[in-house]
Amino acid sequence: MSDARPDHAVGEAQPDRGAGVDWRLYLVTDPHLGGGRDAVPGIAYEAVLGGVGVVQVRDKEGDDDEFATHAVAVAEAVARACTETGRVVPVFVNDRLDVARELGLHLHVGQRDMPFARARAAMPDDLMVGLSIESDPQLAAALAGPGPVPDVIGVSPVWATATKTDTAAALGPEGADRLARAAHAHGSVRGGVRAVGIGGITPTTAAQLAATELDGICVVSAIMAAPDPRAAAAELLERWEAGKSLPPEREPA
Ligand SMILES: Cc1ncc(COP(=O)(O)OP(=O)(O)O)c(N)n1
Ligand SMILES: Cc1ncsc1CCOP(=O)(O)O
Ligand SMILES: [Mg+2]
Repeated sequence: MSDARPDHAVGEAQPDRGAGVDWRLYLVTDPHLGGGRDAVPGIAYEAVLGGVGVVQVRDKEGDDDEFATHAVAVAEAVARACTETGRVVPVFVNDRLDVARELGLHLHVGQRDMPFARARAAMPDDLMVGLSIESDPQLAAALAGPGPVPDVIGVSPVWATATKTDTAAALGPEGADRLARAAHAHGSVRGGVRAVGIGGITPTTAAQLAATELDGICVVSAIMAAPDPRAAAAELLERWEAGKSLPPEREPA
């Protein structure tokens, strides 16, 4: 599983919105695992200080107004952490297109939420739209064109997880690697379509994914349920980086 990236200089037709984003560690929030909605902004703040480079606000309950109030609080906490660290951390909204548009945040949708083309067409051109991908045919369809492609795919799930049980079958590291390679090889975005893995990722399993072509790991419980979210984020990133520096086919002891 090499790091080689294709050269996309020829044929690109879509802005490379994911350029400059640190995709290595992506946090998806969950009010239940975090101890309630009010606790989530503080966890997101700590997580960014620990090294999280992307945050998605996910809350399956409440109406759009409640969600929007919550998303603003999380985005403000992320902005505070960015001011303190000098980093730029994009914030995505899970599922809710109207809230993403209203707040000017990025959007992540799944296969059963709405057609990707509809989401992309409704979002401002400068904002990213991510899409969950659970299989090779889903990815082929997402990249088939002629329309825009996702800025990032959530390769889902890598492993089965108690956090979300209504998922497709687990892809495993090999399936995640295959999908990430296909996404990167897509020629209509200069850097290729970014790919993060989600589902069952812990400090122990993170290193296994470092050998894949994924751009990063995406977690819910490993940070939201951690007693110290900043330390949890730092450990995940450290394990990911440690896995990257190993020769192929080896994992840390
Ligand atoms: C980055 C990322 N990848 C996958 C998902 C899962 O999206 P979806 O399948 O729509 O499930 P819900 O999260 O909406 O329950 C994600 N949220 N983020
Ligand atoms: C939102 C989502 N989509 C696929 S798996 C998942 C949950 C991942 O949670 P965890 O990181 O706790 O396994
Ligand atoms: Mg969804």
